Amino acid sequence: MEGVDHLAFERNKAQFDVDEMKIVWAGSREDFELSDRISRLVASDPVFRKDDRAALGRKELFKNTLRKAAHAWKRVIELRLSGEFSALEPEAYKLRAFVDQPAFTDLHWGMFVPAIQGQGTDEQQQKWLPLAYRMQIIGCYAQTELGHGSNVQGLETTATFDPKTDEFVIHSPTLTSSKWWPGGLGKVSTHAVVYARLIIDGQDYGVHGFIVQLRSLDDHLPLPGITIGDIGMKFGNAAYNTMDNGVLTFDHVRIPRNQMLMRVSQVTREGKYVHSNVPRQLVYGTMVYVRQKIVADASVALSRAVCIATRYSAVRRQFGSHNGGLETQVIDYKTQQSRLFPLLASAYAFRFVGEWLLWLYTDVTERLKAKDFSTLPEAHACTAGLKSLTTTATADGIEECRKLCGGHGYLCSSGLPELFAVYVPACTYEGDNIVLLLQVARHLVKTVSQLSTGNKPVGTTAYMARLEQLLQYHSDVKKAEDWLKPNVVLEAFEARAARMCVACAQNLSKFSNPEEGFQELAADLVEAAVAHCQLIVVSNVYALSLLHKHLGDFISTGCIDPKQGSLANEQLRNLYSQVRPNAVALVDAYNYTDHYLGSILGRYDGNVYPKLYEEAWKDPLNDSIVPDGFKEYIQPLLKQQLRNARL
Ligand SMILES: CCCCCCCCCC/C=C\CCCCCCCCCC(=O)SCCNC(=O)CCNC(=O)[C@H](O)C(C)(C)COP(=O)(O)OP(=O)(O)OC[C@H]1O[C@@H](n2cnc3c(N)ncnc32)[C@H](O)[C@@H]1OP(=O)(O)O
Ligand SMILES: Cc1cc2nc3c(=O)[nH]c(=O)nc-3n(C[C@H](O)[C@H](O)[C@H](O)COP(=O)(O)OP(=O)(O)OC[C@H]3O[C@@H](n4cnc5c(N)ncnc54)[C@H](O)[C@@H]3O)c2cc1C
Repeated sequence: MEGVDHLAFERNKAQFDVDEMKIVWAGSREDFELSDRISRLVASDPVFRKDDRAALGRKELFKNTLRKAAHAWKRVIELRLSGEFSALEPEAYKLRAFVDQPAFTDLHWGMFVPAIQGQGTDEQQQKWLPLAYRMQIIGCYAQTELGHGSNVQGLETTATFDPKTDEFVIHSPTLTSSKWWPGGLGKVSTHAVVYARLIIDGQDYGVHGFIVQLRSLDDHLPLPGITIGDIGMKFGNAAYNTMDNGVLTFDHVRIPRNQMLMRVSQVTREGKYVHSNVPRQLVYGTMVYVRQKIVADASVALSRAVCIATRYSAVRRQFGSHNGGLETQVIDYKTQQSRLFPLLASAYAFRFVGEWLLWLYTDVTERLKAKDFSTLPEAHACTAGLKSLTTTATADGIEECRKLCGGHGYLCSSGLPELFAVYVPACTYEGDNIVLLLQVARHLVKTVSQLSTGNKPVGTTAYMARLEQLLQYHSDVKKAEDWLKPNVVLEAFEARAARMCVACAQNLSKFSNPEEGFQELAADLVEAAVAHCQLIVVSNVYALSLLHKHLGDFISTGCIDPKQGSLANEQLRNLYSQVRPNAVALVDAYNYTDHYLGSILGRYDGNVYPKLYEEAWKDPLNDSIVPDGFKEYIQPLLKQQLRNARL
């Protein structure tokens, strides 16, 4: 049977309506129609071709990115995909997503514009946003330095107020203060939001954001006192090398006072520092926004990998042929199912948790407008924790999908190596995942310690209010089907998270210096934070596979006993059998075009082998039958062997 038939057969097995599921995945019928239209539009546009990417050198790749970004912007305008004011609209965002190539525009729209929106005064917004919305200036987010990334308070760039001229002097006092990493900075951005220590009259007021022009709007040369370049090739071939991550130093560069972003705090003409009645953490607001976006995107990256691995696993056959019959589809191996199906479930779970986080983010934004800052710590903990959880699981999941595709998964034409290389920095950028989990742990420990003062925990920590009950809890699961009851699963996860948090809090209390205790117990704290974040995401299959994976936590905290652990495993196997006939249909529901998937193994028609064979011949090495270098390097060897043989 040919691959084409395999997938048609698989599709016929589905026990649910794929078209309905497409709408569930998209969020609504309108969203589905929009995604469908835009993905087809991108797929049919030759400028957005991407199958030649792996063979391009850095310069060609970068120029090709500039071309695509310019074309994308042209299409956004022609098709009126941007709203009245900005391209931060779902339509434009979707176009960017389906173009599927990181570019400076991500940082312009994703961080520069939101930084001004969130931290600029009304006046500053009126001045800068129209220019940014029309892309008459292009901006980036210049926070990280060579010496400090995670420790934002450790940044060294200075912005010293000069009362004589009513200006700030932006300066890089050391090598380690060089801005290092900002995307879009290296070759494109004309402006940046630069994070620097505010110094007034010798006093250090900590890190603040400043709008700084970097390059001339006429000839694109760096302005006086500014040195900029690209930081060099990154992991993977094409992958994130479409982006010009940059290095930047300032030599006493002067900017007007009104270019400090002054929504959170201001510097007056007289050089007085005034802090508004808002938490200073709002300076970190852009990071919260982007972390929420990253969570929403995790399901997209994971679902692409899962779609490729699922379709290919249905096409691929190894072993098990009897009397000359067909061999077994590798998707029928229980080990393949136990590795693949939890990822399939995770992609769906992350899709829904992304929607929930968007709701939470929208809610906190509305509250902030009304000067209600009460949910800010919860929003920070959730965005930080879920960013960490979902990006770690997605990066690991993409790599697992590569392995699930055997040798062919290692070919660039499988789409998986590039997907992994583009995705994996998400575990580091916008906050290193461990550093972010430690932020969640601080929030949890604080919540536990405040219980005794009568503070009622809210939001995702509300379960802690039932601490006594959760500390007494022992699962009453008696048979495998009991694990199908959502409440049974949820309670086990709540009890495990609560017990791990309480254990950390108790151990911390043994240290006279809490900071020292926090450093010493960091590994346990990270695990407690993971348990809490997993609790936010749990759903049936996903929850049970997690429970199985972290069985040690559940047993050692006394939430369940080993027998109940094996029942969970038994139930998991039942669930895999139920998922099996639906697997291909579940990944079809993502509605990805072949262009977007960019994978021969994941082709919709399953026609894998002929296309793999065809693709191999397109490699530049196959342009000639005898390779360049044969005469210089191969022939002499062969002749030498001949001589040796004669000797
Ligand atoms: C052409 C067509 C166009 C089409 C349109 C295209 C549209 C595209 C749109 C794209 C949109 C989005 C995509 C964006 C893609 C971006 C790609 C990513 C690029 C990556 C960018 C970066 O990496 S930027 C740099 C990020 N850096 C970090 O994340 C640094 C990490 N470190 C920190 O966050 C913090 O410093 C720290 C939290 C780790 C340290 O905190 P610490 O406690 O040590 O210090 P503080 O004293 O500062 O904090 C103390 C208290 O503050 C609380 N806190 C900390 N952070 C926050 C926060 N963010 N919000 C709220 N509260 C916070 C902390 O909990 C402490 O609280 P208390 O305990 O109560 O005191
Ligand atoms: C592709 C990419 C794009 C980027 N784009 C931008 C951008 O546009 N703008 C920008 O400003 N920045 C950008 N960055 C920088 C990025 O935000 C930082 O690299 C990131 O925040 C991690 O910080 P770091 O490099 O200082 O890591 P480090 O903090 O040096 O981490 C190194 C190791 O130390 C550990 N560690 C650090 N602190 C602690 C602690 N307190 N406790 C326990 N362990 C700890 C970490 O877990 C990690 O294992 C980008 C980075 C990448 C890779």
